[in-house]
Amino acid sequence: MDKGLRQEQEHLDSILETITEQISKLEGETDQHRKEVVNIRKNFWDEVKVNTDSFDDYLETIISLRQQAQELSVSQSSHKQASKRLSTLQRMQEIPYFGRIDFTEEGTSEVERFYIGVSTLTDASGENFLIYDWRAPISSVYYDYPPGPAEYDTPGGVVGGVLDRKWQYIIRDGVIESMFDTSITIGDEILQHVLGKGTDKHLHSIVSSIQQEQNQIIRYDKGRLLIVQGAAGSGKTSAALQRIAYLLYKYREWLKADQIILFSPNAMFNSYVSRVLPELGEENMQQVTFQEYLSHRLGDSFQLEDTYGQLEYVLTAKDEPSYQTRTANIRFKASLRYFEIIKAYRQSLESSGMIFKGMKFRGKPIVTAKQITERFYSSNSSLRFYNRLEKLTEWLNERIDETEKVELTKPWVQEEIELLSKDDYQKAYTYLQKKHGYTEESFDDYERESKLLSRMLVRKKLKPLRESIKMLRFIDMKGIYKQLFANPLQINMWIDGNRPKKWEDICLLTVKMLDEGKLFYEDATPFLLLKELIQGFQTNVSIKHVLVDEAQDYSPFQFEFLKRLFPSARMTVLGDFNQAIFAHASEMADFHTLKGLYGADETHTINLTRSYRSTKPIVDFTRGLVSGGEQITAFERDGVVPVLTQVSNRDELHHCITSKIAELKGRQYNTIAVICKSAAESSIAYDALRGIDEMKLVKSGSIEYEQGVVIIPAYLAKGIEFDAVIIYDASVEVYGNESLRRLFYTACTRAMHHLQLYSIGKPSSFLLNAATGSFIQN
Ligand SMILES: Nc1ncnc2c1ncn2[C@@H]1O[C@H](COP(=O)(O)OP(=O)(O)OP(=O)(O)O)[C@@H](O)[C@H]1O
Repeated sequence: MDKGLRQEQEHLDSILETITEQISKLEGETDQHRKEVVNIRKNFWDEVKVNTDSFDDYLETIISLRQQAQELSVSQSSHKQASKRLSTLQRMQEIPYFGRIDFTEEGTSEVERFYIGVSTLTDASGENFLIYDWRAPISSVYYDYPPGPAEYDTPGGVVGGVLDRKWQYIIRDGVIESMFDTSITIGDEILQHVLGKGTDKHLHSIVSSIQQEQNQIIRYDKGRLLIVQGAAGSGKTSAALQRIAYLLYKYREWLKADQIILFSPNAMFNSYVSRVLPELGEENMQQVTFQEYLSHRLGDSFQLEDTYGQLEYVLTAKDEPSYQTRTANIRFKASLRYFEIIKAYRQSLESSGMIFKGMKFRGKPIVTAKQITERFYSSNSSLRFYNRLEKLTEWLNERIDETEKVELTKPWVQEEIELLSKDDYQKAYTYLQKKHGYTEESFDDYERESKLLSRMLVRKKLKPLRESIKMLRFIDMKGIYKQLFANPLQINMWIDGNRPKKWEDICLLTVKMLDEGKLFYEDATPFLLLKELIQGFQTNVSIKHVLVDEAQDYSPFQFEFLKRLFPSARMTVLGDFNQAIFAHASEMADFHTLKGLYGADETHTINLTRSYRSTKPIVDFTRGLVSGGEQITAFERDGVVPVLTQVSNRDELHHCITSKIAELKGRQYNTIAVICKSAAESSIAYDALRGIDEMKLVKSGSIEYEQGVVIIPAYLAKGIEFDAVIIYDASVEVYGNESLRRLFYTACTRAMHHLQLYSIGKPSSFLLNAATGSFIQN
């Protein structure tokens, strides 16, 4: 061992000693806090004197209860904090730090060493920093600069100086395996080391090898909207998760993990990324798919098509007569133009067009739809729309009051009272006793008893009606949305210029679906928007940051909706239009429509062009498949050149895939995916390849990212990666249409180390665009 390395090992040993000391101290403290919590819980009621005889006693009881509760909460939070720190220190025992900078601050002549790790470590006095958290201001120098002049932001202003040297360490089990003096770009050795490894069930943190352009995403802290447009495998998801950890560190006083929400493509992706934040000592943010949100809001009212249902249709139903209408429907209803139409339509409802449902009680009308409409439109039109609705609900509640009075004396009430079982009767008595303080004697008074029971019974029967008034269910939302399509000419009121393509057919199709109680995916957000504009927007102000991954799959319409839904949030949007596989996005090339969301001054865009996931030969091949691909660069990692094998029939294909998988398994790859165009093709492949050991079929409902061999439709493989990818059938027969280019690209870019394509007969013409020599054909 050379002298430098020995000295570094000695330094590491002393750091490890400090960590061990702090761990044993904290173990004692955590244990102490735990005992305190258990003790307070156990003796909680012994410490509280419950006495409610007089007001003063009552007050005293409340105060002592509060004190006890407060004590419990303080102990619980101390316990939580100590345990959190303890687990961070335990993680640091494995790798205390991964980098070091030797920095001379302007105005001083002393070179200071800063070690950088996943968390801060100080000596016993708490005053001297032994390790700096990777998110600390000084640490940005590590990620942002080669040796030379450098500066970093602090709350007190910019600090300048000279970065003398920069070091990277690979540490395992308390031993420095290697250390590198990096010069121009950081991370190459560590990156090689990290990327060369195989995948496992989860994405991991990239803290030790964050690249400069990724660091900008992580630390961006200005306008309301950050757009990240990045090539496949350029680290968008990784940077997004590191960014969350950064925000949680920087704003730890007031930002909690549950105030951050990540919109992800599917449930499987949620499990795939679930480890990154805990690895960094932070709690996971909230995670949701847009589909889950829609189902939560609309699932009770409609049979809701899901996003993959829509996509599967687009991929497989080309021969159906209504295919063109459907794709036109998808495109139009994703547009900002339609967003504006919905807003204008809602505006027009101020003067006419609202549809209501009448109310009946015991089969007889209390108030008809026509009466409600008349009442609504006779209210003061200068009031805000929602206030007019409020007035209407007051009026409807008065109608229920009247009905209650009238019904009380009706014979059906007495008949039902007589039929009350002993149990019901007892329940009614207990209820009335509680409510009105009746005693057994007073309840015996027959007349009073009968009156009270009648009122109770009638009120109970009218409760559902009052409930539905409260929930504004008397507004016929489905009818109002449908009305928009009832007369194709009506749209002229709200548009300037041409009507949307195939508009008459779109109208017919939408009405038909609504009549069947179904809602297309592309109609779900517009329907919800209209509903919210009428009934009042249900916003979520507690969310302070929204991140949208795979953002190319969201329509401009959906972004407008998200902005309204989270009015207090900043937004980070990450995507790649080369992977835009949904029909609505097929004509878009970038996020320019998003610039209007918060305005240019509040929007910043960062482009990532370097791809880290795949080996250089794979990137050299995939970049040729899409336009603009020449801008994508590969991280220099060697590997085998992709191979295209042409077979003559399906039997031969399955035979080849089976032996290929056996070969790949022999190379110790953890994850091997056979990627198909659609769910339909996946299930054909699965049936034919069933003989392969422990092979799994991934469906849209799958929630775990599976290791081993999987068969998966390309759209579900989005955002995730595999050691080896087999493209099931890259023939012109399957990928013949230009609209599938991006899907094909998405599938191929999932491969980290190995890419094999098969084609039954002539291969897709997309392959003609790949650079000569970037793949081997056999
Ligand atoms: N700086 C880095 N250090 C180490 N690994 C990195 C780095 N950046 C990216 N990676 C790795 O590259 C792979 C791709 O990253 P990620 O999934 O974040 O990319 P992406 O841009 O979201 O990809 P896609 O759009 O194709 O889903 C992951 O394995 C990730 O760990």
